[in-house]
Amino acid sequence: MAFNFTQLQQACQSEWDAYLQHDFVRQLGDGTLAAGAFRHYLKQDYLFLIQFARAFALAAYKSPTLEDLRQAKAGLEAIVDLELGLHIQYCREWGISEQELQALPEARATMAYTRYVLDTGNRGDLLDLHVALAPCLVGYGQIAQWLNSRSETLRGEQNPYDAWIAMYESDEFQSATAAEIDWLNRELADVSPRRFEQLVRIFSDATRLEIDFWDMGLNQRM
Ligand SMILES: Cc1ncc(C[n+]2csc(CCO)c2C)c(N)n1
Repeated sequence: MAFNFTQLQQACQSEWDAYLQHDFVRQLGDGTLAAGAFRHYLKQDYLFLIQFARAFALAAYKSPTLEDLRQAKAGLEAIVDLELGLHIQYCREWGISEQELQALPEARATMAYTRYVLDTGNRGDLLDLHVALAPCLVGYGQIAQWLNSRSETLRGEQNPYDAWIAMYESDEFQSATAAEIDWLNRELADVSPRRFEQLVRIFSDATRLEIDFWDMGLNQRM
């Protein structure tokens, strides 16, 4: 029996919907999110991205083929050479300096999520690691699509969070999401039902940790 990403998502549908349709996301879409909550999220996301870069380095270490190694290297490079720089610039526009980012303590939700991903990759193989990364890589693409499908979502200058939505709806980001789904579909096609159940657990755990990350932002918790 061949499995695919849609089945993984459907096996965790209630967690997946709670992640995509979280109050943080709704409020970001209709422009009512408190600026303090967004700033808290942006600051912790800087720390998240640094740990995420380490997860791509781990993916390189866990790569069995040259193609996988190239993909992991490209992911690591994208975060370190491009996305972290863009994130620092975006934080500056929200009044958060690079010095402030460098001195930040890590919120528990950031630690829990990122270390869960790293531990899952360490104890498992490249597929376990990709499944732990999938809520992050695939979820944000779907969140942008979901926001655009809602009549409540405000686009343009009236919404202070418009640039955030624009980043994740971009063709570049949407095609990275599609490439990740393709990779997962190729790998999931060969797994046994028992292995699939293990992967469902990882996907569910990582999705619940994404929900906690939104909660952390919304409630400005450390
Ligand atoms: C908590 C949290 N979850 C997911 C993302 C989205 N994201 C982070 S890195 C990356 C891949 C880019 O190479 C993506 C899509 C985020 N920013 N913060």
